[in-house]
Amino acid sequence: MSEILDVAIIGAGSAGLAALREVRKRTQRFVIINDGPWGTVCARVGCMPSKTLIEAANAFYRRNTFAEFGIQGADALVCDIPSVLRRVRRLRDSFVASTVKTTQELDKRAISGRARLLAPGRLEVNGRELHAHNIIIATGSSPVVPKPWSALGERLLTTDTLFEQTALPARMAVLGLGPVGIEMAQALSRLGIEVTGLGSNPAIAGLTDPQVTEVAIELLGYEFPLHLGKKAELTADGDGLEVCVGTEVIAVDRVLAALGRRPNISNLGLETLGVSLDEHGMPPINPDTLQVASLRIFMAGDANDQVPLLHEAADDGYIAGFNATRSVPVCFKRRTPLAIVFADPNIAMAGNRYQDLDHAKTLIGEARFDRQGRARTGQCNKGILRIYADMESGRLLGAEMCVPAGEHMAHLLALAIDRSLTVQDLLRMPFYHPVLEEGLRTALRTLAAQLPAGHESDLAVCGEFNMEALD
Ligand SMILES: Cc1cc2nc3c(=O)[nH]c(=O)nc-3n(C[C@H](O)[C@H](O)[C@H](O)COP(=O)(O)OP(=O)(O)OC[C@H]3O[C@@H](n4cnc5c(N)ncnc54)[C@H](O)[C@@H]3O)c2cc1C
Ligand SMILES: NC(=O)c1ccc[n+]([C@@H]2O[C@H](COP(=O)([O-])OP(=O)(O)OC[C@H]3O[C@@H](n4cnc5c(N)ncnc54)[C@H](O)[C@@H]3O)[C@@H](O)[C@H]2O)c1
Repeated sequence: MSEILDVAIIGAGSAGLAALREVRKRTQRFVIINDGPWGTVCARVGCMPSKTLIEAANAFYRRNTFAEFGIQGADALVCDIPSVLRRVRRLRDSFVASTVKTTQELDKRAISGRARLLAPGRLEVNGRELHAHNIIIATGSSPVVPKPWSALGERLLTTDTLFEQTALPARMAVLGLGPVGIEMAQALSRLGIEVTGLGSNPAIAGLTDPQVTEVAIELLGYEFPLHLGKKAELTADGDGLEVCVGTEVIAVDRVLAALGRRPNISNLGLETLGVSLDEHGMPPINPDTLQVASLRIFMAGDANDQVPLLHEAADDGYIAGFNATRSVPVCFKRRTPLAIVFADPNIAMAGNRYQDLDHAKTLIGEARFDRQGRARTGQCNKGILRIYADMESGRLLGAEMCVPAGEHMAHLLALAIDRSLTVQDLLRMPFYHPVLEEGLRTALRTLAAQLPAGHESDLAVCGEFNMEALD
């Protein structure tokens, strides 16, 4: 009889690799199985190539501020898109190389092939049956593409194919304006492509605060047209495509479909586990242990459809790897929610979202960045930050924002929320001058003004100068 493994990990993405790191600390009787290219979605076609493209687009777009800074000649600058895409792939290749090192060293313990479950403790790959006391499912997710659209062939791109392009056409539509759609639509537009953004959701980028949403839509709308709240339809038109939205027909050369991602669970054999599956085919998963029902099976990363973000996938992998090598699964406390969309200005959320708040018990503080001193010096004075705090205690609950340096403000606020800090606690912190965080302090002061007045001997009560140069 073949060896009975302690753990079989299905999927070598960020979640699978994090699980592997934990499993290897406690047993050598494991395998990791991966279908398709190794190297993780994050490094190959996700976080890293998308951010590399965004950096190039933002660098080129910056020329629009040059005249204001007194720098002449910006009109002569050109963006060589094939070179931009070559750099994306060059960096992508080095990111991928860094992720495949670990599994390359595993020899026969790293298996290329598509795994399928046969029963709890049994699975099959490349026609071979494997037995494992524990199974970790970390199969990730794939872009949603409506079936009829697959007939559109190369005219329809997803983030699986976008970064493989050697050139880009003059006109593109981006369908779906969640995080992927917003990041890519703005980047493509900033590279000089005529972009139209279309989203069936009236909100964008996962925002739920109506005022932040309004500002984000207004700012992005200056850069490319947005059609929101209506479902778009696609039809082939010669070599190009027609996008129909309401009564409007938009002719484009290519469409980037960013309609969301679906967990890779079809044909995985979940129906063989003897547990009930929901309408999406998902088994019951304990969110604190990631265990499937009471089986020795754990689901981690995008595959479990909980929070499809990289740091959460890595945490999931840790939890699954830890619990798969313990006799009794342990419950984990999860981190404070944090999500960043790398638009410019950054769109970000920390802690509770607006939609999760009990509004009868919540105060909201706000700062607009149009007149923020440091933002003005850098020609990036736009955006809005809204912070939520408990009405009784002044404890920080969450924030949504579309502001310059939002990625950093969101981390700072996540730390404060995680530590249960109050508005006054944060106002006691030093704020250097002149920094964008002084805008954060303005939002905190608007919250403080709604809370009982603090003692005058406390520096947290210091007010604004109401002078742009100083606040
Ligand atoms: C364009 C884009 C940008 C993103 N940007 C960010 C960002 O900026 N920040 C952020 O936090 N998140 C971002 N994300 C999300 C993040 O990339 C994912 O949450 C994360 O990569 C998920 O990791 P994973 O391990 O769950 O899945 P994956 O990395 O997809 O790994 C799953 C692996 O399992 C394999 N597999 C599937 N089925 C089987 C099977 N039956 N047998 C064997 N192997 C199988 C797959 O081929 C794959 O190799 C982005 C995603 C995209 C698409
Ligand atoms: N910076 C980041 O952290 C980052 C970046 C990219 C992706 N991600 C992760 O990847 C996940 C997937 O992102 P996503 O943006 O692809 O998915 P999403 O589900 O967040 O957004 C997809 C959007 O497409 C819209 N849509 C669906 N069908 C449509 C149609 N026919 N016409 C127009 N719009 C349509 C939906 O209303 C939705 O708003 C996210 O949940 C996020 O966690 C994160």
